[in-house]
Amino acid sequence: MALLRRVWFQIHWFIGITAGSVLVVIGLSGATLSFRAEITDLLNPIPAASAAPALAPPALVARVQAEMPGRRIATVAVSTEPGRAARIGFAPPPGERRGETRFADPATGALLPDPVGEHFFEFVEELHRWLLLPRDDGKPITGSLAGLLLLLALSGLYLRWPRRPFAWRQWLRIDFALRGRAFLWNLHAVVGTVALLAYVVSTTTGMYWAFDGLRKAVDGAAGEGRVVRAERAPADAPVTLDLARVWQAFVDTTGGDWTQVTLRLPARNGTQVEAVYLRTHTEHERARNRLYLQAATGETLRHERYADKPPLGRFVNSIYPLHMGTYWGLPGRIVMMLTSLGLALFAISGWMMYLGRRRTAKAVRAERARLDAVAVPATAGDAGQVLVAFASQTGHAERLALQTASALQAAGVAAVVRPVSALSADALLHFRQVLWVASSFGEGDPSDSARAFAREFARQSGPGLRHLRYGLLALGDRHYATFCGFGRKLDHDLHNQGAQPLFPMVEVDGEDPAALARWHDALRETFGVRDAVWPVSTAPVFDAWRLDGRRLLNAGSQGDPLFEIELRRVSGSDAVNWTPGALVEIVPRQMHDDGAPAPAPRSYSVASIPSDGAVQLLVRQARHDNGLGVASGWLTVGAPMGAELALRLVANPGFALPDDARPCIFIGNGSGFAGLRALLRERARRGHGRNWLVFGERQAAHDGFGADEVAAWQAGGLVARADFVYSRDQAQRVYVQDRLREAGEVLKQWVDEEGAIVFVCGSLEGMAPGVDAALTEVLGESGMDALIAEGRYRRDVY
Ligand SMILES: Cc1cc2nc3c(=O)[nH]c(=O)nc-3n(C[C@H](O)[C@H](O)[C@H](O)COP(=O)(O)O)c2cc1C
Repeated sequence: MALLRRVWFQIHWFIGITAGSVLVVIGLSGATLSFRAEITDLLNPIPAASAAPALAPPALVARVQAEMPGRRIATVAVSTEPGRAARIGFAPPPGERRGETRFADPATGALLPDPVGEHFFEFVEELHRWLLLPRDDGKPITGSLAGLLLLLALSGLYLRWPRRPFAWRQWLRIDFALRGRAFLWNLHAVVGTVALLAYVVSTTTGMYWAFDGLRKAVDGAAGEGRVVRAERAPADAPVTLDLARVWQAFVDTTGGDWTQVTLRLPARNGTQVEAVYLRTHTEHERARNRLYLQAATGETLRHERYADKPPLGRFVNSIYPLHMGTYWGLPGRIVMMLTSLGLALFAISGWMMYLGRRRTAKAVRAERARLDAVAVPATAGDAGQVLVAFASQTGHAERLALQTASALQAAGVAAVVRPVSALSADALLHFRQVLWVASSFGEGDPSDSARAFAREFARQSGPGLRHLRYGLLALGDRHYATFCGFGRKLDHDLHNQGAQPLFPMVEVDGEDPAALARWHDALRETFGVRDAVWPVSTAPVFDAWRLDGRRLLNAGSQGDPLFEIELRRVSGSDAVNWTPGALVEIVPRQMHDDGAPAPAPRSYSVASIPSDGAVQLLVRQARHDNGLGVASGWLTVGAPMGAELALRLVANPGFALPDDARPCIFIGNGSGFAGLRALLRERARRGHGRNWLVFGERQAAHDGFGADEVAAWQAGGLVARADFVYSRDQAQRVYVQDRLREAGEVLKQWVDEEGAIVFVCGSLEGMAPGVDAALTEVLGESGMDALIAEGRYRRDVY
């Protein structure tokens, strides 16, 4: 599977960077031709005199012939549209294929100068159809390019096929919140999908004209393109044409039901006139009828009506309007024009992604060289060696894995770097320490090359990795619904197999320098790494905020003090906005100003919603042997009221409410009430009342800080059920996961039958895995998989 994707990917980008630019030329020229007739009309306004009644073809031909004696007129085309110029086609000079075309004033028959813009459009048409090459050389080239565009479109569809193909948002949503490569990818994929149908139509129809063999085969199958031999007079007989009788016969036969007609006049010893006409209510501009009339008498020889054609014949005649989009009227033309222009967008976004990949590949090569330079000799299979395993789609994880290994080597720790795709089933048995760098792709999935490993790894059970200690750097982007999905899954699977974390998983949003610094810190503490140089991207922008309120929520609790902290922005009158479920990152400013090293930002879930008028947090005061936690200590006791701090709001779409009133289950413990409270407040504000809260703390008497607000919601019908689970109010300890098991029936009904979304907020240790296990027990493995796959399991755990 991974191989197949690789092959298609290679095909896609190779065609993209080779044929892409020529396809852009074909696309842009095609778009230019979309409104050729309208533009030509605009450039050539009809002279007022032409508003007089149009001449019938016999008089018209006579006038033109008088003006150009000695030139044989081969075709004359007229229209019932007032003022539209008649078109006169002269027979080609001997030895040439095409004769001259001139326009004539429909009222006077006077030949008009060539319409303005005509030469330009002819040039553009030759560019579009033959790339300005000789026609017979150019045609197969543009035909092949059309084939390549079809392949690009179809391979693109294959490459972007989402895991949940029925979720329309996956297909069609352009997410303007995304940045860099992720945005380019999203744009490329969504616009490509929208344009796909148009490309299938324009390329297949284009190939029909480009390849003569194909056209003949299709025409033959449809019974089209037959040349019907007309009866001929003896070779030396002069042409006998009575155009007045022929025209009268045409008008009689059609009953005046025509809007455009082209009369093909007989040449040499020909005996018939062919009238190709469109009826008043025509399906499209190629729904042509043909009437063959005796040149001398106007007698009808044959009448081929479009309506009488078999379906395949009608289809073949629809190829041109399909190609132009006119088959679907004005909307079709507009779509075709926009999708032709869209080729430029693909080329630009495709090239940008390609160049981005090249840049990353170059950086990866440089990292490899750096790693080789600091190699520490290690005996093969040395269990002291650290394995640095990476799963990377576009190279970022690989680069960080190499940097990590270099940093280890520089600190004298032997390290070996491997892609997870190269890890055999028992490879992990040979190492005692593994550092993973894993990115997520698609919908929180592993990268293509890591899929097989991830599948296999998830299947293993039992404590087979009890000997292993690991660190995990999960790369992702918070704008995706499943932030760091693969990293979290890997963490879960490692844990299940008995491996022990060396330090908590580090999740990186984009290239967040603070998160990378945390990884570096962890390496320093665990392996003594000192001088690694980490890529520092543009630092995120923090605003100045003020500490505006502080309230102890759990006086007398057995647990550490929990405070509600209220913060307001210092300057700027514009309202601060955020989506409920968002996080903040805080740098306690004063500690930084005191000359102490700038502490890395700390993240907290926002416990309020914008209409509350302030950012509220629930902060647990962390107590260590050497004093209070840096940030929590400062926020809960150190900072005087009104103290300033640097803060930024961080979106957390993986923990966002649905737009609709779908049922939601909110599960959490301790300070995790923060995230749940924000979501519940928002649900209450919207009047969406199908909510179930399962919340755990220690004792009702001291830790019941959320109970009143929830009780008020319950009384108002805005919370359907609330379970407060106090672990220490009875002899036996009980936790939220126990309550979930007890209420299994109801839980199943909410999730399976009502499609509820499950939100979990709180501690990663104990609560989150416990809830995970209880949910899996109640819903079953497959039910749980479905919950995750459908994006209905939304967590903010720390
Ligand atoms: C098409 C695309 C899809 C992505 N999907 C996710 C996702 O579902 N969840 C997530 O957290 N990050 C997602 N990301 C972000 C990547 O995980 C992140 O950019 C990472 O740094 C890429 O590392 P890599 O270059 O090693 O693959 C996605 C990125 C792209 C380009």
